[in-house]
Amino acid sequence: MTAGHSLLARFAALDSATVSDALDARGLPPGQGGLRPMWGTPKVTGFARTIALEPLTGEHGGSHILTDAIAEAGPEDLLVVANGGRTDVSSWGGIVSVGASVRGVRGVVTDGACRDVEQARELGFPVFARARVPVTARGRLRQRSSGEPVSLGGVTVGPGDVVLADEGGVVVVPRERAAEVLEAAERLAEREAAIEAEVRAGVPLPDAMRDARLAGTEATR
Ligand SMILES: O=C([O-])CC(=O)C(=O)O
Ligand SMILES: [Mg+2]
Repeated sequence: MTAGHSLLARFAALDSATVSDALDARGLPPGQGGLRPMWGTPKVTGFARTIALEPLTGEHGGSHILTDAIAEAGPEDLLVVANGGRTDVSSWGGIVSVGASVRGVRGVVTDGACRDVEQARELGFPVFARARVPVTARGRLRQRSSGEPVSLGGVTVGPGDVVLADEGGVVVVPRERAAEVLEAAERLAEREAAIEAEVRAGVPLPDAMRDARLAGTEATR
């Protein structure tokens, strides 16, 4: 297992809420909602491979958007597509799901809409998006950049940043802070597990769930 794989596996044992709390405690942008799994309840972690889209003006006859980035992507990657939150046109589809699956890519988070959800579901390929829409990107969108920092709902995602997406939302952890945020999130998860165990054992909720023990307080940093 590579160091990257084991880092991602440790993040995968957590969830977006706990990692969001660890980001909050460091003054980093917390997680965000509104980006939902388009089928099922997958949880996915990966290193961001970024692509930015923009409206197409004029003619475009080349390769489909996203395809060059997907062709270079691999099994530790999670694609992050920036399309400014647009939901009137698809920024992800079924053939690109096939292409990404073939490369072993872990999934995609798109700040926009997707189509061909059935194909993604049949492939077991996780797609997180803001909406579903049947309208093709062809003739409507073009690729502005690949491998550059992008905005995901106003949060900057750089290539190689750690992204965790689950049914609760999406968190982005800057690569250079990943080890520190991971350790803090693991401590928070342990704390919460201890509180839950007390509640199950009959400790009254107001006693078990005190400020000093929860995220957002000095004790948890
Ligand atoms: O035309 C599009 O927007 C892309 C598409 O459906 C696919 O990848 O299958
Ligand atoms: Mg299609």
